[in-house]
Amino acid sequence: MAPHADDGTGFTNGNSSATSANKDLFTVNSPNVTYTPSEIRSKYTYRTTLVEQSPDGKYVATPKETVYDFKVDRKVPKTGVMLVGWGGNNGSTVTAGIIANRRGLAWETREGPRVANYYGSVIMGSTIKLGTNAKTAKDVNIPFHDALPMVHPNDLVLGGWDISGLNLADAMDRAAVLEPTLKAQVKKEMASMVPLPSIYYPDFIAANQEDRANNLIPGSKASMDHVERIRKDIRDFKTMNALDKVIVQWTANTERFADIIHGVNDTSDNLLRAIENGHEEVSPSTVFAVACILEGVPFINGSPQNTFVPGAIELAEKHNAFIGGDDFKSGQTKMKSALVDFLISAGIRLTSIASYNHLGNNDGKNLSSQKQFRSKEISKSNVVDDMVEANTVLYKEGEHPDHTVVIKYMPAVGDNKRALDEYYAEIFLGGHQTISIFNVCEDSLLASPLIIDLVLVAEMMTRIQWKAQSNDGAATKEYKNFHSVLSILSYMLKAPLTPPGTPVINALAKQRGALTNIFRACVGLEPESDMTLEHKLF
Ligand SMILES: NC(=O)c1ccc[n+]([C@@H]2O[C@H](COP(=O)([O-])OP(=O)(O)OC[C@H]3O[C@@H](n4cnc5c(N)ncnc54)[C@H](O)[C@@H]3O)[C@@H](O)[C@H]2O)c1
Ligand SMILES: O=P([O-])([O-])O[C@@H]1[C@@H](O)[C@H](O)[C@@H](O)[C@H](O)[C@@H]1O
Repeated sequence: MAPHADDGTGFTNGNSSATSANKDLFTVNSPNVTYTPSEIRSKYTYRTTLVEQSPDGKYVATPKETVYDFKVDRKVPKTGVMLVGWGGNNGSTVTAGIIANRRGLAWETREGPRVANYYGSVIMGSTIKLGTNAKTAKDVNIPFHDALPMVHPNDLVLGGWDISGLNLADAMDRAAVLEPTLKAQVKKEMASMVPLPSIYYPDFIAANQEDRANNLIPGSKASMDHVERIRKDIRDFKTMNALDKVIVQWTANTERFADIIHGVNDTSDNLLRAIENGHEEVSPSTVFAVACILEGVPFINGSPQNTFVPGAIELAEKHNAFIGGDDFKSGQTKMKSALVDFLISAGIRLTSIASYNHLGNNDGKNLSSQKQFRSKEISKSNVVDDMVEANTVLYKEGEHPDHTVVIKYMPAVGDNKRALDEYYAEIFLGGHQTISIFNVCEDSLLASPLIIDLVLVAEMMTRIQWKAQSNDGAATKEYKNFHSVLSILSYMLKAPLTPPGTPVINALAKQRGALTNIFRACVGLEPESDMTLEHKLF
């Protein structure tokens, strides 16, 4: 049992519950897969198709095979999560949710008793197809969490920072997300959780947030003090809780975009210098990202601002550190990324998307300021680009549906956002299809499982390495980490950050397929194929 610190340092209990005992649900019976007590090693042939276009416009498609060796560390580490914005609606809700699950709580509601669950988490609440039953040929599906030896969220140790000094019990009350009968059962434990003081640069979030800012790290912005203090906070949290790993996530307020300025944040050296000099275009979220990169701790941005300026990405690459983002994809946009994929891949010519929502939580209050709204408007608007560009039958180059995003702050509805969408499309012979959706998203209850998924997948990625056999058969010598930018996280994010120069995939099914099939490859299994030839060729 980790020490229960109640000295206001934001540390919390961490129980290694029996549920986290790493008992593999399956093993792969293949000459390409070997298991040792500490590792799973697999040889995986990655099959793609290279396409060349001849002058007459015709294509030539050539199958290509690359043999990879994957290595998975089977030891499930004791893992801590430090949330920036821990005292917010998402931070307090995900904390209460993990405590409730860890303790197996049940509580009364108007609709009857409820029990703790992880619904809405793709890792804890969904399954993947392992294969087909050798005797019955029926699909065998297993919990996604059993695909690889992942951390169990019940075992996560929570901490973090907030510019508001409220303890997590009071923050939970302020958030007004959870039932009183549940809050009453976690209140005591959460009252001992106090966010660490944070950095506050007023220009980056709405002025209406100023009244919360009473829990600040002293010292000047014009130095590395803030970076070094955050790094020390991470080390202290890790030591106090006897952790093997820490993952940091930004679930603090949406910031305005930072201008990308040559000589300021365009390279890693310039960015470090800009922080040293207190340049006004360096945001708190970028300072946190730099601190985590230098501390070798994965940093994930759950908000839409451009935290990862080019200098931050370069710094992560230089330090072989993991980063991921941007902007949790929780409700209205998640629906959009599935619906648009369905419409366009069905050959229906979507011509306009009107996306309106109003919400009454503090996030909505912050977004009522134009500069912060603009960050969100960008992340909510770009989510259709890949699907439109992929269909040159429906859309000429540069053509795309009209797309409007509106967000209004309406305090009365609190965290229960009302999303109203209209999808308008052209169909056969001049017809039209109009789809209107009214979608009440209880935003923090939708986002909290994503915070958990992002932690579990990011942590798992720190335990996976690869090397490739080059075309001439000479294997690359050393195992390497995946690229610093964890685009595998895109299923949970509205504006997926990808390695520089690589494509952004927003189609929800493709994102889930990438996550599933990369995990399958790590244990030497072929990608999930829905061909089911065994049911067609007999
Ligand atoms: N469904 C969702 O809730 C959802 C979906 C996508 C993105 N997001 C994003 O997640 C973030 C959090 O959402 P929320 O509903 O919890 O908002 P919130 O306003 O309730 O919480 C944000 C917290 O961050 C704190 N904060 C602000 N600046 C800080 C700083 N520099 N350091 C530390 N703490 C700071 C605030 O005091 C507040 O407690 C927002 O940016 C939101 O846009 C939320
Ligand atoms: O539901 P979704 O589009 O995924 O995302 C949400 C927006 O609809 C909402 O306006 C905003 O306040 C939340 O932070 C979140 O971004």
